[in-house]
Amino acid sequence: MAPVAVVVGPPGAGKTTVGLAAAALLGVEFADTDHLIEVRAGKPIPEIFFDDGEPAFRALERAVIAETLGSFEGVLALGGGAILHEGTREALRGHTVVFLSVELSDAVKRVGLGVGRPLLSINPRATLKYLMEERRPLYASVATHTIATDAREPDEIAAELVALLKNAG
Ligand SMILES: Nc1ncnc2c1ncn2[C@@H]1O[C@H](COP(=O)(O)OP(=O)(O)OP(=O)(O)O)[C@@H](O)[C@H]1O
Ligand SMILES: O=C(O)C1=C[C@@H](O)[C@@H](O)[C@H](O)C1
Ligand SMILES: [Mg+2]
Repeated sequence: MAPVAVVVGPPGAGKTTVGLAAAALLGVEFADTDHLIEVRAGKPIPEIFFDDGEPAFRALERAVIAETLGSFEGVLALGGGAILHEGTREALRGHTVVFLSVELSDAVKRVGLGVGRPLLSINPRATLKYLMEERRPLYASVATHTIATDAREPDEIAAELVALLKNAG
């Protein structure tokens, strides 16, 4: 058992929005590890960061991803920082992994003031710039496919994702 596609990318890439739309087009389930973590912790992500700290969030994230990769058959969106962990990058090998890329200007517009995204609560633009530069090679290293999302509508991106899965299969 494996996800039909795992979606990665920085905050604001549209992993949740596009992943959900692609799952609907494919007629499969959608899951988002950020949401699964919230269910498991019994509280929203900002509260996990605030109460327990980022290392506790990352530990929960690693565990949820390891379990889900082996048990979920729909479209799976990962949190923006999931690929920071080497073990997670290794676990993604052999999976169909779609990197939704986005340039800083569109990402900034999409995340706005960073509400609900604890890492972006102070100076979202500068933080996002730094995070995206640091992580771009990591997203690229796990990706089997990359889709540029700038100046494109989520439905169009979801249709491209579905088309590339069909061509790959
Ligand atoms: N292609 C797009 N064009 C315009 N707006 C978009 C696009 N994709 C997503 N958005 C909007 O940008 C915001 C962030 O999208 P979304 O939550 O799907 O990103 P994400 O990659 O899941 O981020 P995170 O890593 O924080 O979970 C949402 O308000 C969404 O409606
Ligand atoms: O970019 C990140 O490190 C994060 C992105 C979100 O998806 C959440 O997983 C969390 O807010 C951390
Ligand atoms: Mg998301």
